[in-house]
Amino acid sequence: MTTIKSIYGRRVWDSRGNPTVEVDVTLDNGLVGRAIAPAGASRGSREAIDLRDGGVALRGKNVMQALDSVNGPIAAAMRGMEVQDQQAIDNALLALDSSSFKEVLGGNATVATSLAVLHAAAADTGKPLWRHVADLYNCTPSIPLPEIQIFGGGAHAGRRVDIQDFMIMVPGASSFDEVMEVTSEIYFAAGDILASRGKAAGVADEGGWWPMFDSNEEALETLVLAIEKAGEKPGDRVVISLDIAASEFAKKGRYRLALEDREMDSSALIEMLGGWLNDYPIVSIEDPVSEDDPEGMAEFTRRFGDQVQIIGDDYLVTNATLVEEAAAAGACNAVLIKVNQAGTVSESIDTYLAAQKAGWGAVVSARSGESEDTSISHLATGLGAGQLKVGSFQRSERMAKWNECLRIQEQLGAGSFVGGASLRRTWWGKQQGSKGVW
Ligand SMILES: O=C(O)[C@@H](CO)OP(=O)(O)O
Ligand SMILES: [Mg+2]
Repeated sequence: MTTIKSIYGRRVWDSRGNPTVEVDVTLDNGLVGRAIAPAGASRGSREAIDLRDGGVALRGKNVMQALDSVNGPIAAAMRGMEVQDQQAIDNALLALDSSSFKEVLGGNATVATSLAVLHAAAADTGKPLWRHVADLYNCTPSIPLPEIQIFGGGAHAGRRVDIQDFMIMVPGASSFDEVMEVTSEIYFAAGDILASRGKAAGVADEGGWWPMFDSNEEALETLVLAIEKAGEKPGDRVVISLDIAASEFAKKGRYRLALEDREMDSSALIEMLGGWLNDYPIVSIEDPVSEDDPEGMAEFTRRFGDQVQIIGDDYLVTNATLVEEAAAAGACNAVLIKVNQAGTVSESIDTYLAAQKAGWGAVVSARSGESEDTSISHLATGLGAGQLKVGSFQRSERMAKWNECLRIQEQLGAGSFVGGASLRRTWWGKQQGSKGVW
């Protein structure tokens, strides 16, 4: 039995220049596990609280209270605990904070601690983290299919474009390296198109281009053009994935696309998105309606759920109960897994298992505020979740995660890349099925 000797929280800085929480877990045998809390910008209202100090210093974003949680009650409770019992560790965190959204300790304090314990436990067994996760949760590991952002919008790019993430997936690739190669070509083709039209404003929070489009649909048209310019046939090996992040432009049951100066109700939004599904090779769509529009989500899923992957992010906030309720209501067919939305590893796994039970897909995801921490590459692989969403190129906090997948792929061996299997039930998957791929 290996026990926790000490826990130490320090202030570090994330990719947006905001302070965040890093936790070191030191074991009685001297081994150390470390993790850093990420932070979202387009947050669901029901996710674990990212505890910030308020006041004028650091624009109210300091994390000294969250660090006090780590170095005070959390460190005291964890000392002497068995590091391999992740569930007991996470239960102890919940016992210290029984509030709905971890507002006592701070979700940033709990997530960094919970993940750091997971790392320490892996170090204790001498296994890479992905293998520890696979063994702990009895999963078959596989290298995930990435969703990589080409254009950033919404809360990640000054709300210049209303829709948040315009991404591509390469489900027809046979390895992770091939995905990166194809995506890199498309990324630069997209940049060239923007530059030649005078529409490039730099890169957004997750590394995708920050475009100055005149409509949201212009992003889709340009994305298709970029795919073609890179020598690919849209819908063949390469497909499109969107995060609408509709809660960000929803107000009192109405949706306002500021870029186009248009306002609509839920059914008009569903109609508009349905038109896009018809006109562009979109295989996955996240938060098509707002977190407060369950009828809209069920309606969207009823109409398009047999063609595309419909992911709940703000809508489900990595919460097992919300997944169960949504599945019963026929809303969504996949969940985004963000460990800091739940606040602990165990609650995130519960959500993943609830999604599996419902026959849903799962996408492990980064936040828009990130760091060099690569835990999610290991989680996605160890669980065999199928997909990983991390943002784009030109930002090293994203590249750290993509590159970690390349290293893991070497350890796990050829044939460990899951490819487009998780898209089997979409129009793309059915097309592959008719070609005899599965
Ligand atoms: O909405 C999302 O899926 C994430 C990542 O793109 O953004 P944020 O971390 O800002 O919530
Ligand atoms: Mg999202």
